[in-house]
Amino acid sequence: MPWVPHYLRRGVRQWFGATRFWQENEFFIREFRHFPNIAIAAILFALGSAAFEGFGFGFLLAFLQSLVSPTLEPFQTGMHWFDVWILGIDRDATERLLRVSGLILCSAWIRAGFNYLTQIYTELTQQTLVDRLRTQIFEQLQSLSLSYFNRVSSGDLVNTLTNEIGRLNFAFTLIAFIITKGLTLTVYAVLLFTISWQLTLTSLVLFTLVAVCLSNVNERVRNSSVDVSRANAQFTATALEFITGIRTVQAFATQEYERDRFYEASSNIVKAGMKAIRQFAIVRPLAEGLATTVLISMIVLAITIFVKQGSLQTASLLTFLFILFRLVPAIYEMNTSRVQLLSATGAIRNVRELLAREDKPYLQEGDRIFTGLHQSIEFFTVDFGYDANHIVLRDVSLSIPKGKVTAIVGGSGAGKTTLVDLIPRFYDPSAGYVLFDGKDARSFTVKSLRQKIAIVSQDTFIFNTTVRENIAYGLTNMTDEQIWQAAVQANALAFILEMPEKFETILGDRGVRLSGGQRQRLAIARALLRDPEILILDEATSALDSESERLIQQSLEQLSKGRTVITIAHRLSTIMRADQVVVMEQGRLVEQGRYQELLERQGRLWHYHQIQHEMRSSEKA
Ligand SMILES: Nc1ncnc2c1ncn2[C@@H]1O[C@H](COP(=O)(O)OP(=O)(O)OP(=O)(O)O)[C@@H](O)[C@H]1O
Repeated sequence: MPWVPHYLRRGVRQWFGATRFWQENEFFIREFRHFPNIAIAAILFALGSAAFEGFGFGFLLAFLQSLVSPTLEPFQTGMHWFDVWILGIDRDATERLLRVSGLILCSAWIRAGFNYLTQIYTELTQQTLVDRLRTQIFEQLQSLSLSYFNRVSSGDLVNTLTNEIGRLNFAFTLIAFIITKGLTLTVYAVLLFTISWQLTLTSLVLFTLVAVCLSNVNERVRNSSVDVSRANAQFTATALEFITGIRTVQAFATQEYERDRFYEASSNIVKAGMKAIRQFAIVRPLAEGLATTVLISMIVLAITIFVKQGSLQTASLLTFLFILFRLVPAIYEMNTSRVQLLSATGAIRNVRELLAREDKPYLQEGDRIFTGLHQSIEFFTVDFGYDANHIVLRDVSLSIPKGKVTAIVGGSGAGKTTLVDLIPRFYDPSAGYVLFDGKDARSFTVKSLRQKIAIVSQDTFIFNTTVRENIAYGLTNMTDEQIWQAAVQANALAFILEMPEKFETILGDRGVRLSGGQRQRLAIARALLRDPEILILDEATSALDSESERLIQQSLEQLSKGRTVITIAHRLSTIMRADQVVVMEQGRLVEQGRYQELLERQGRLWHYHQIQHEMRSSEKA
């Protein structure tokens, strides 16, 4: 249609493009099927409220008629019993006026009751929906592979779970408002049609034009909302990094640098927010101005044509205008809500993207239950890369026998941690297999496999709860005696008893109140209590004092007894008694054998041995 101006065509497209909303939000609208009763109750109460609003206006028409033209035939509903018994059409004008006043009052109170119930049930629907979305995000995060967490920022995730869910909550309030207002508007429309279909059609055409004009402005609001979401996510990420990395910030005296980053992130929110509000603020005055213009045009039209012709009674015109006066603010309130809803688009998109399944890495679940290791864990021609272009493990074949200690040695970045991370299936190989007694690790359920494995490393996570709960983490049926025994064997009892509340002492965020050695001994106690069959030890890289090292070594020996142990060793002194030593370089396995054998071969292990020997000699000197 080339004769239609460009802006008008765009407006029409955008107005009807509102249906895109239903496609974009299908993911959470479908959630309602899980609690249909609450949602249906909310809609029924809203319908009740709208219906009584309608009755109110009907009675108003009757009231005005009795007031303005008492001699004319009184207003009738067509239901004989109602017209006679309730409206009292056979009574005089004053009595009819009083009866109708009473009916208007009753309608108003019943409507108020329905409004109250609508609010309660809408809030209930909203809270249930948001609760479901939060738990779905949690389930989604639980089922994702670690590689997903490597590539997204934790700030973004926290932001989606808190801010964006909050904005989505607000979006739902708006949807509920639009639905309830929509119902009221439908009742208004029916009443208006009954009074004068000509005037109603004219208003409809004029209001559609207003809506089309407003759609252009609405689109800009939608775009600026995405910027607000982005600025919020950036800010949360910056704040989170500053808090979690506070030790590094202080150690490097980078407070100025962090301050600049923080201030910038904060002022970006202000800028994005101001841009959005500038777009948003224009909507309401514009809508009001346009709507008032339409309204005045309607009054002039009605008086000059219909009333003069006598096709409309004064009481009907007054009621028509009264409803129109109620209708106009309701329309721009609805439009404001629609625009506010557009401003939540960014948040809704973020939640939808986080819940989408197509673009995310999941761990493939097997259906076998891993009941225990009988012979060995085998790496068979394993390749692995965190991304397709960067191979970290190349053609690794290795046998880890049951009940023996296998030590992995190699330079920094050689791939030791990556190799052991394939055992509990933190990642799966890009090529080749990890086999448990000849069966592919992927054929077991992840839970049954991980229940048989424990990992002890220096960066074991300490939760902000008591010592007792940290040791028994995830195990609910442990007795005090068992926890005490684990602490004894891990050489942790002495320092726990020195704490103010002993086993009940709260350890602070990430265990900041513990030394590196203490943290590791708690990790050992935690592993002891789980009684794992397969034990993965990632030895501390930072130097511990010799007393602490001796205690840890002792407790590790306790822990290793009778288990299949894979240990990443940085100090060669700790692995002399290992059953086999594996040396890795640049993702390849370059040497394998007993410690003494490898030394005698004078290969890579001998080389590392020499370096550590020289370092110790120079330290002593
Ligand atoms: N989460 C990750 N995402 C991407 N690349 C990673 C990740 N973790 C490790 N890498 C890369 O993989 C390679 C091997 O790392 P890995 O941590 O396995 O080595 P390592 O032998 O354990 O080193 P170190 O003794 O220093 O801990 C390195 O090049 C490292 O940059």
